[in-house]
Amino acid sequence: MVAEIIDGKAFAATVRGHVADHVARLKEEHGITPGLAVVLVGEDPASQVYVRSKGKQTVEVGMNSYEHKLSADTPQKDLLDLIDKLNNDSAVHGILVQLPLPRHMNEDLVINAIDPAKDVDGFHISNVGLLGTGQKSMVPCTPLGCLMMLRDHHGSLSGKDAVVIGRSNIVGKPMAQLLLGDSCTVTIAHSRTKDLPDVVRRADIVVAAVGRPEMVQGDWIKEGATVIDVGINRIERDGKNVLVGDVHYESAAAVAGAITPVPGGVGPMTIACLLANTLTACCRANGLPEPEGLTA
Ligand SMILES: Nc1nc(=O)c2c([nH]1)NC[C@@H]1CN(c3ccc(C(=O)N[C@@H](CCC(=O)O)C(=O)O)cc3)C=[N+]21
Repeated sequence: MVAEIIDGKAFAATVRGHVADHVARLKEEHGITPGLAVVLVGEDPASQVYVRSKGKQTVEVGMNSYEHKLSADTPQKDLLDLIDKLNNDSAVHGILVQLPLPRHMNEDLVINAIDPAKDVDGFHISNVGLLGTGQKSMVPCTPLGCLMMLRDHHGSLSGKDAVVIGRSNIVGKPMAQLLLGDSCTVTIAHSRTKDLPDVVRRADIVVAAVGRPEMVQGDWIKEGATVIDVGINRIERDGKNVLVGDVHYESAAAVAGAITPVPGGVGPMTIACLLANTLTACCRANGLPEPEGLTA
């Protein structure tokens, strides 16, 4: 079997197109322009690249982008004051504080200072609780993007065996909740799981989010399974810097039914879902109907 490649880059462009259409209508019919504020603390070069890319795509879909760059030694109090200002700014519908934060800051405290209605990352404890109980919430962008690709590929996910490898609050846990919400039988595997290859071999759907380059091997994959690779690992190969996922792509693509590449898979969908969440937050804030197909 040669796997179908799930083209996240193309899918993300389609999602951004839907977002742009809806944004244009909001402007025309209601005079509202959604706004996204992105806060970056410190000068991490990779983070700067992501933030620039987010800002560019935000403007491309017709939204307002507000970037706030703070130096690495900014007191936590100053960041909390900025968040408070953004919470009370009616032009800002979404707030994203780029993670990780410098070590002198308490990430949980900072994230939970964001108005849950503007928490487009879906990391606030209120949104985590709402998702876990099946209530309307803001859903974390990476798992939402994975869910959109899976629904697009399979139609219904009902009854499928899904194995999520990784138990982070950002990807693994919310991914498991979303799959459960779509009636999958869900297993969350992690670094202490016994016989991980055997657990993965049961899966119709594998979501790899462990942060270990090429850990998931082709002979762990059931024939015809769908493989979603969340990993983005920069490694050196033959003297060159290359980007690889958490899945050994070549061997997995030889047995899987469908697979997402890295780059060009989950990554672009994450940013598209950030824009979708900002639009959703804007519609909710104004009591307007939400876009269809862009939420969980
Ligand atoms: N509060 C917060 N929310 C985030 O969503 C968040 C964050 N902090 N901190 C950093 C990570 C990282 N992240 C990525 C988004 C898109 C790509 C992406 O589009 N990647 C491209 C290519 C990347 C490349 O070439 O370097 C791809 O996979 O095809 C990658 C990584 C969001 N993050």
